[in-house]
Amino acid sequence: MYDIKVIDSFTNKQLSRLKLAKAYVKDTDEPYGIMVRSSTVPDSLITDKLLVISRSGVGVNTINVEASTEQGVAVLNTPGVNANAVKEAVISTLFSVVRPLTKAAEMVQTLSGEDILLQAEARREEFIGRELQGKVIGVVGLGAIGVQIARSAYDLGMEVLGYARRDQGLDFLEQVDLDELLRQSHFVVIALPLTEETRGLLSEERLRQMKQGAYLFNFGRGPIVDTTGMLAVLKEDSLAGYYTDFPEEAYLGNDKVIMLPHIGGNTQEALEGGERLARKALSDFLIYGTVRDSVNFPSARQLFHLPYRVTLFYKETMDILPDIMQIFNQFDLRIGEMMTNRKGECVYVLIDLDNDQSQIERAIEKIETINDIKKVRLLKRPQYKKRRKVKKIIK
Ligand SMILES: NC(=O)c1ccc[n+]([C@@H]2O[C@H](COP(=O)([O-])OP(=O)(O)OC[C@H]3O[C@@H](n4cnc5c(N)ncnc54)[C@H](O)[C@@H]3O)[C@@H](O)[C@H]2O)c1
Ligand SMILES: O=C(O)[C@H](O)COP(=O)(O)O
Repeated sequence: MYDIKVIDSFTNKQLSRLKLAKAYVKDTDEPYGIMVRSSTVPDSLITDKLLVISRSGVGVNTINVEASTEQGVAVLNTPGVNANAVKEAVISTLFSVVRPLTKAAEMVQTLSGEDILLQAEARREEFIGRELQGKVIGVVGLGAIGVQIARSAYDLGMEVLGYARRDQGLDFLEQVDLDELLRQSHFVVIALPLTEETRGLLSEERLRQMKQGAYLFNFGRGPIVDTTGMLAVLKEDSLAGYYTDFPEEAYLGNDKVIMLPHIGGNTQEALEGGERLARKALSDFLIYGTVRDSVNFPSARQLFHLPYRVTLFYKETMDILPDIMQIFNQFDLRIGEMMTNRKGECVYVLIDLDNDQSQIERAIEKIETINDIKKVRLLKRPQYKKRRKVKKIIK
């Protein structure tokens, strides 16, 4: 049985399905698993006992991934699940800055009389907008969200520039370096994760390179844009506005800054999808040891035919697989199926066996003494009840 700590709210529908993995919600300081959205996971929960943290959503800047890796804890997320929601939010904010439709509608409500159409038309020049078609948009970060924004912008007739660390081979945009993107774009959209590399990436110096009258949209994370630098640049009237999904006190009252309450991915569809995928990812990891999307574990999948599965996670400072194999031989364990995958210096191995359980457990005790080994688990193939055949009664 696995105790699961649930941070943030998840629907009962998903939480009740955890029981398929023999996992149950419990308010404990030493859980085996954690389900979370974007709240911070306290470091104190990342203990030797913890096996997995499953994040419904993408950004993992609120989880200590380094400490998790050191403890052999898999940090899973659900990339792509809210990409469409963020794309739609970005496209609607783009329209909102070029077309004053809401303000125009509010003006109409102030009118009265039979000739309301004439009165309204007489004020049309107050609400002349601009078109997105033909303008240059620069998308910073070409992951699930960035690519969707870029494609939609292209379909709207915009000229699309993109910035990524590697060539993405996308035919609907031109990949350029960040400085060129900032110099050429009328609209810049940030779709990056917050990492040590991206923190403050949009520094004052970079913001000063942006086109006169351009807009910046930040749907990645607040600290990617340097706040002091942004305030200085806005004061000088070079930027037309800053649209951010991450409110900061320093921007309150600044009429060039529009702040949303972190709702880029806040649609019913994205939230339901994220919860379902996060619950499923956690269950699959507990039952089968399999991994689909993780920021520290490599992906791993293997059909579970044999009675037992040993999962091994280690940070490879030297090749320890021969030592592991030697221990398997020493205990006369016959490997039926095996897969190894790596992410950076982290290696994850699934080994399926048909041996005596106590023999496998003794081998595991020995494997655990190897220096680089972070986590070893022994899983039993789940036994599913056979469905009873329903006899058709033919009258
Ligand atoms: N506002 C919201 O509600 C909302 C919703 C979803 C995601 N987000 C944020 O957007 C981020 C991206 O989401 P996604 O679904 O596109 O994730 P993703 O993992 O699919 O894409 C992230 C992309 O950023 C790139 N990247 C990382 N560091 C980079 C760097 N230094 N320079 C250039 N590129 C870099 C990666 O290579 C990847 O292509 C999330 O991490 C999260 O912070 C915000
Ligand atoms: O990183 C993400 O997926 C988004 O920022 C959404 O975060 P949320 O789970 O708090 O909505």
